[in-house]
Amino acid sequence: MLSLLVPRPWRSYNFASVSHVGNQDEMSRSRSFLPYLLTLVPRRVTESMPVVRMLRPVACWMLQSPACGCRASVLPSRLLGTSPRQIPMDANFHSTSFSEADQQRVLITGGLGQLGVGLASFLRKRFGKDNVILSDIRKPPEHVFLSGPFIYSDILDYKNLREIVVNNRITWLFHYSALLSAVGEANVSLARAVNITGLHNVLDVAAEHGLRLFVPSTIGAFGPTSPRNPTPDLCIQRPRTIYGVSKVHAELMGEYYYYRYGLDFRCLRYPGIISADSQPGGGTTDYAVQIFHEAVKNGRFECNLRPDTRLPMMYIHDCLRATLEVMEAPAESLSMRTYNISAMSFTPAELAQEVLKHIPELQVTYNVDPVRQAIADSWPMNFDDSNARKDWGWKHDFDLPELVTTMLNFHGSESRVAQAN
Ligand SMILES: NC(=O)C1=CN([C@@H]2O[C@H](COP(=O)(O)OP(=O)(O)OC[C@H]3O[C@@H](n4cnc5c(N)ncnc54)[C@H](O)[C@@H]3O)[C@@H](O)[C@H]2O)C=CC1
Ligand SMILES: CC(=O)[C@H](N)C(=O)O
Repeated sequence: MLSLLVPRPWRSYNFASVSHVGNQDEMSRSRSFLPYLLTLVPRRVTESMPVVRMLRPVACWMLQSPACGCRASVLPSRLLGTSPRQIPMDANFHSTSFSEADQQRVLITGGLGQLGVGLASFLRKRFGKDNVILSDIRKPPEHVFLSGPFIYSDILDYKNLREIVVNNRITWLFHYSALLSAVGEANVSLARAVNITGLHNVLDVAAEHGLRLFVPSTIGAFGPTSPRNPTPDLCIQRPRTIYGVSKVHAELMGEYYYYRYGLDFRCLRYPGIISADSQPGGGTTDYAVQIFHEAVKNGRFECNLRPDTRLPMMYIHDCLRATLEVMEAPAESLSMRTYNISAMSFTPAELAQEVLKHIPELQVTYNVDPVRQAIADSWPMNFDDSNARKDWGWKHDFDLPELVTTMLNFHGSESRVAQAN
């Protein structure tokens, strides 16, 4: 039937080759040829043919999808068919034609948690203090308030988010707001709202205003049926926490918006992050931060995971550097939108062993929290980040010995300052 609607010169095209696996050139030619034909079918014909009518918008979308090598802003988005809630049907994305050399205006959501303040200070070194705005729903401590622009932003309030992006001419958004794995299980409905509804708002604002968007994912986006040692980028993802489910959703939605609307979505799956000057926000990997605080302060530490629980971990400096590196990576170097990143992997017993080399009197006991233990037992033990290393040159700096020395140096100097005061 289709062949009757096709202009004569193309009637001899071999449509059977569409299903021909093995010849990649032929396949991709067929893939872009079919949609092109569909867009040529006169509209009065498509209106009377439900199947062709349905296929037309999809064809237009496939033609302009980034996977086809075209920029999404080439065709107006009204050709894309149904648009997300906030994107006007005739929007042609505010493709702020910034080059890499241009000055970025950055917004960080959920910036008062374990990672956001460090990210702001890292990015301010790169883009200038006033070009990086930290935001959260909490009141910032004085030193944070004085260190650079801070603004109230609730990601559940779409209009508030849009106003901030517009008024501040934001070009890059780092979306850090979330409820982590353990607190998420304690308040599933709030986690669902913040991690899923909030993400929808962020995706829509980012797509509508042509932002480059970074959303962190996590080792928690994998589950008990994923390969755990090592865990590759692409494998079964059936997490059993609301946190993990919401992060798989974020990965897929971001990738969908990339293909559907040309949103420049970039995502890294972080391991457990270890930071010296900020507290973790209620996760399963928190023990690996708390041990340093407790070791220096009390000489004792009670661990809430079993001593043999192996999880991927990373020092915050590596995490923030990776985040900026993937955001600055040339688009053509990224073969995926979501990458695993890895640095080290250890158990509580191995971490304690390393800390004992510096503080031999440290006493470590174990009092297992069944919720956290069950989560940890379903997460990767080792993370395969070979794609990040190959595509955009990811390389970590900190292994376990350097991590422990750095953390103890920080806490040692902090406690010396406290004693002197
Ligand atoms: N810290 C870690 O080990 C890892 C973190 N990540 C991800 O990195 C991101 C940042 O993590 P952390 O800083 O550790 O999280 P955190 O839990 O310490 O901080 C999250 C922040 O989100 C804010 N927030 C909550 N509801 C909000 C709302 N409605 N609007 C705006 N902000 C809201 C909170 O006030 C909090 O300051 C998260 O997306 C997390 O999933 C991923 C893997 C590991
Ligand atoms: C690894 C994470 O995503 C976080 N630290 C958590 O434990 O929930």
